[in-house]
Order: sequence, then structure tokens, then C-alpha cells
Amino acid sequence: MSKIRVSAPGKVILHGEHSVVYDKLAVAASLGLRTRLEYCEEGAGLRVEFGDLGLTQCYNFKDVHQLLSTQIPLTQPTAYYNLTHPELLDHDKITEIVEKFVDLNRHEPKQRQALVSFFYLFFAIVGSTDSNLSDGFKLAVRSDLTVGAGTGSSASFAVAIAAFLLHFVKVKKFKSKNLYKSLDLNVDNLQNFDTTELDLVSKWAFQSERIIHGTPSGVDNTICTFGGLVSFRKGTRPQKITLSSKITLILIDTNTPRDTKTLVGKVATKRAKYRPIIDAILDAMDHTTISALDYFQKMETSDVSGETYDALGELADLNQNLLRCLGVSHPKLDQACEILATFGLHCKLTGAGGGGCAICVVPPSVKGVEKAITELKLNGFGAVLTDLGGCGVRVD
Ligand SMILES: Nc1ncnc2c1ncn2[C@@H]1O[C@H](COP(=O)(O)OP(=O)(O)OP(=O)(O)O)[C@@H](O)[C@H]1O
Ligand SMILES: C[C@@](O)(CCO)CC(=O)[O-]
Repeated sequence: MSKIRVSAPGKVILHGEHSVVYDKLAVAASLGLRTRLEYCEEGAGLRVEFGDLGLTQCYNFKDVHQLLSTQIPLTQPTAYYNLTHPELLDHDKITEIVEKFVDLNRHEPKQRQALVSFFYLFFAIVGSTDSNLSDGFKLAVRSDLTVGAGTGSSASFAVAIAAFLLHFVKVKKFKSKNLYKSLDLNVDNLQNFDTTELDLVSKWAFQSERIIHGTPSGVDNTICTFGGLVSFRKGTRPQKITLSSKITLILIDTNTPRDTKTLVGKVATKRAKYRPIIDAILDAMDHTTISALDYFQKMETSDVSGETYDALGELADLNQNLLRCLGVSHPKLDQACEILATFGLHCKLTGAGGGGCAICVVPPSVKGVEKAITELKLNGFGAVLTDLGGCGVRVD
């Protein structure tokens, strides 16, 4: 085994960004755009290449072995832990250890977040096993997604890493170290991930999202792991929606960078100051998503009528206005909505907002979509047509 390839999709949130952090419903779907990770054995030591961040970094095995031999900080006795129990990690202490290892001063913020996320997962997963890394290897990550634009680049990255590490432990047949609980992985299935393994990948990716987002809801890691179209509410199992016909949308990129953690923090600050007002907005968002879900569920069984698309358009407008009230829109997002309105189309931001991407569901009956796309591009936007619901994480 000299190569492993794993990929995970990006995502769009159709309804429920921000409100999902406060236990409201979200509906999200995977995209055809993916993050790809390639592992190959070469050289000496560990070489990390995060091409989208312009980062290549080499670590010698002496330092890597020292990290992996450090006891993993846990909230329970060591005998309860193995890599199937990420919920037992002492998150802050592990982050501290990894931040020291990564030498934060040498990197810019995006690179830091990515390296800390990667080594967090590497330390807590591989460090719990009897791994005896002796052959040098390279890990290269590349994504079709714009980094930091609301299409789940961080979750897609985290899911690809978590899935790779789980697969790596299986392929290498590593066991738990003696001090940890014994490990019973299904090493006969190396083609893909079963549902239990997907649950585990999603849980590990959630830990990584805690580093990048602070207080993630879990919707992004869920959809980037399982793929398809799902409804999601924190603390409950995600429900899959199987459409009888495809949904096409325009994915609009404002080319305005922003940072999810800052935007989630902005909403939290506003809520602390104006609790009843913000809670009323979040409740309204919940109702918007519940109504939209109703229409998506109709699409499971019957042919989609013009009325369904009209309602989905109105709900998109409603939610965009509610998101604007939360303070997470941006003049470029508002401009995209205005341009598309002149073509009779409805648009809303997707993900954390503040720039990044917007989406516009395209009813099959609408003519002139190409003209709308041209107009967006003339105004400096990126715009592509894409279908919802690419497959989840997989071994390629
Ligand atoms: N392809 C990638 N390679 C390395 N790191 C990545 C990659 N994609 C994302 N990241 C990490 O994720 C961070 C971006 O996360 P952020 O949550 O702000 O954006 P997003 O996931 O695209 O947006 P949203 O959460 O709203 O969907 C980057 O700063 C980087 O650390
Ligand atoms: C803004 C947010 O709701 C979606 C980011 O894609 C944050 C989250 O759910 O963790």
C-alpha cells in the first residue's frame, strides 16, 4: 500500500444557517465540488501539502514520534478511550499540545487553523494506537471549493482528513496502545465506510470544526460526511430526503472573504444584547426552514409543480431578509439578490454569510438563466450552475 485517496464533498445550506447553532432546523445538501486528499509513501518524515493555502511543511519523525507518544488528555480514565470515543477528549488541552507542536508563529491564520485541525486529529487518532511510523509519507490536500466562502470548505477538509486517518489505521491494522481500550475495527471492508464508520468520521470532523468555528452546530460535518440532501437539528439524527427529480441551483461567489467563527460570534454578541428580538428572528427562521422542508419532502414523491418552486422562492427571500436582520448579509450579497430579482429569480446567502457565497434555486420552467449568469459575471461575481446532492465521503 503506497497510496490512499479519499475525497469529501462541499455543501450548501438551503435554509437554517446561524439559527441551526441555536437548535433550529436546517436543510442542507452536498455539492459536486470536492476536497481530495492523497497519501503516498515517499521521503523521510511527514510532509504536509495544503495546496489551496500555499503551504508545504515537513516534520521529522523524531518530533512526530514525540507527539504521538504524549498521553492524550481525556475527561475520563484512559481505559475508557480508544479512537471510537472522540467525546472523551479534553479538547482545550489537546489543542494546547498541538498548537505548541505546530509552531504557530511561522504561519498565517488560515494555515494555522488547518495545521492545528490536522494535527489534532492525527494526534488523537493515530496517537491512541500502537502505530510505528517508519516509512516517510506525504499528505496532499486540494479542493474544488473556494476556501472560506460558505460552501463548507473547512468541514469538507476535516471530513477528508478524519476519513483518511480512520482508513489508514484500518489498512495498517494498528491496535490500541495498551493503556487505552482495545479496538475492534472492521478491517475486512477497505473499499468504503459503513454507517458506523461514517458516524465516527463525522464526530471526528466535528472536533476539527470546533477549532475552526468555535461552536459549530454539526450540520456541515454531517452533510460533508453523508452527502445527499438532509434535514438536520442539533442533537437528533439527520433525516435524508430522496428527491424524485434533480434540483439545480446557481452558486454565486461574491469573491468577498470572511470567516465563519467571526460571523457566528457576531450573532452571539447581538443575541446577548437583544435576546428577545434575536430569539424571535431565530424562531422565524425555524418556521421558514420547516415550511421549506415540507416542499422538499413533496419533491420526494410527486412531480414538482410551479407552485412549489414559487413557494421555495418566497421562502428564500424571507430567510435572506431574516439573515440580513441578524447582520450577516453583505452589500455584495444584497447586490446578487437584486440582480437575480430582475430575472424573476430568488437568492439567499449560504453558510455564514458576511460575503462568501449565495444560492439561487432554478425552477425548470425559468428561461434566461444563462443571461442571469452573464449579468452576475459582468458585475464581478463568480456564478456556476450545479446540481444538489453529490455523494458523501469515499475512498477513491
Ligand atoms: N482545502 C483546504 N486546505 C486546507 N485548509 C482548508 C481547506 N479548506 C478549508 N480549510 C481550512 O478551513 C478554514 C475556512 O473555514 P471557514 O469555516 O471560515 O470557511 P467555510 O468552511 O468555507 O465556510 P462555512 O463554514 O460558512 O461553510 C481555512 O482558514 C482553513 O484553515
Ligand atoms: C453559520 C453556520 O450555521 C453554518 C456555517 O456553514 C455555523 C454552524 O452551523 O456551525
